[in-house]
Amino acid sequence: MPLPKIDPTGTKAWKQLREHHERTKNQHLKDLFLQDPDRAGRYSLNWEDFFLDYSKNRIDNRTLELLFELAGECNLEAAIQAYFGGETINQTEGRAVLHTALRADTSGSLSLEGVDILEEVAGVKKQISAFANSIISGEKRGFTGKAFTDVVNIGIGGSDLGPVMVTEALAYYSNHLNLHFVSNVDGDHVQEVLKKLDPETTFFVVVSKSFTTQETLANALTIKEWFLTHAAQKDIASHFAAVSTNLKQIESFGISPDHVFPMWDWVGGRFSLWSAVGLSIALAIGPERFEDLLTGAREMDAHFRDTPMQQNIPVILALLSIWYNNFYGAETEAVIPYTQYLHRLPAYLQQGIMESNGKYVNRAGKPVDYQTGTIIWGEPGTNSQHAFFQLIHQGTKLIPADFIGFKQSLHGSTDHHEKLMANFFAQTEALMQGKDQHQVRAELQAKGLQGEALEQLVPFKVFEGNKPTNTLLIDKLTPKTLGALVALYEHKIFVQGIIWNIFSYDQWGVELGKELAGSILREWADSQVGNHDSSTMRLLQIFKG
Ligand SMILES: O=P(O)(O)OC[C@H]1O[C@](O)(CO)[C@@H](O)[C@@H]1O
Repeated sequence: MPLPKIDPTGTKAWKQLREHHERTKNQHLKDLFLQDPDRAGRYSLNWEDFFLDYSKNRIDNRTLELLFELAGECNLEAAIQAYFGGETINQTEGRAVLHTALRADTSGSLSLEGVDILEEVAGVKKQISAFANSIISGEKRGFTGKAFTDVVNIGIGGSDLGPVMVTEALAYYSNHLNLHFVSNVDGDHVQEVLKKLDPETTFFVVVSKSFTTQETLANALTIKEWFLTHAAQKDIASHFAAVSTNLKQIESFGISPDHVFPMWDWVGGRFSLWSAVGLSIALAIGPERFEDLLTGAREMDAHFRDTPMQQNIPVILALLSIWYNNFYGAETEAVIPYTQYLHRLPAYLQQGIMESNGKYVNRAGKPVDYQTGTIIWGEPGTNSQHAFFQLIHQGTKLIPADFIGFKQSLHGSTDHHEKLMANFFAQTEALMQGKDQHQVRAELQAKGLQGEALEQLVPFKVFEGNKPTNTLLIDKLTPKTLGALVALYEHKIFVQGIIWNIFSYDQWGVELGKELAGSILREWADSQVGNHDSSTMRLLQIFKG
């Protein structure tokens, strides 16, 4: 069954949300907290190791009621069934969207075009596990008989961002293997990585769903050439593996068939870290912990699929984001993890969220007249506090933010962790409360200032507050909680795409630039001058001299 084509702005709930926004937009969160002593209890949820506090949002019971009605009118529940059931919800590419199957309990079955895909998933998981163990244990060795010490993941976009984000996030759990990532076609990237490597003890994993991506093929060839200056052609078999849906292309690269890991077209690149695309993750943390990552995601899948909207974390976060994006006109959202380990999470989510929901055409093929995909950005706290928090606190833009923190520190350092978490709690409190002119005056007077000197300073020191945040407080950063966290955002993307009436699982918008880069390269190869606009023409002339 195709996804419904419901214009969200035509729903009853949308109209009511507009009116409700008009009525409530000037309310201050500080007052909402004063009026309702139970606000924090009312707008928070406990699920497994997660505690979500969404009380510091500019909402009341009616806002939530209407947002849930909006989801209902957009047939969210039926869409969730279609998503998990393997319906062709990626309609423009004629594919199902089944990253959830990659972490499903494989003792069951899920048939797609007559094939039990869970059986296939289980087979590839076994292959990943055996391969990772043989490299980690030193059973598989390099061409001179030495055990591997380094692994290089060669891929870009979804074939890089997930593995790099997770291996960084779970560095605490990693083994002796040093992980490296080469993604950019900029030769400086690959050359800087190669400088650190010993060909005798380095294993390379080429990851590309299509195996046609310019960047990945260029980097893989450069690395192969470098490798062959130290080793023989036959040694490629013991130093390279590949992950792809395009098995033919891999053969021509010279990779040994038992080092080829399949993936499937029902897994989108940006949702693929759970598949063999996560091979470098399994190598870095071992297959058991990779399995824990999948378990966390599976538990979040079950929560999302089976929990009523009112207690459903991904649904609530998605609806709150729609509230700010479509009614308050907020254009961006910040994601601020309070752990250095998650420093690549915002970059990872940028692809997940912006490549999925950056669409201006609805499911009926018509331009939308409302905002879709939010712009995502962020950096870990506390570094971000000393960088861009000024603008969130006192700038002119409304920037809703997700604060992600952990109760326990992995290194058991209470001193650092308490300092970190004091900042974590203080920031959301400050963003919500602000500081009014009376408080500012009192503070300045206490410092001995008075008269004009005091009054001149007051406006600069006032914080309006009323800045919305979600707080996700998780027990501990583990493979399992990370898996659940990533799956949470995947489902948030899904819910928003359904309500915005767009297709979240294609990415046609990245093609034009690729095509034009290809034309320019062909023109250069043929020493021809192409047909470009005058600006591009001049730039090309300056570049070529
Ligand atoms: O895995 P591949 O096929 O090399 O693609 C890499 C990336 O390129 C894109 O197709 C577009 O940038 C992403 O969706 C994908 O993750």
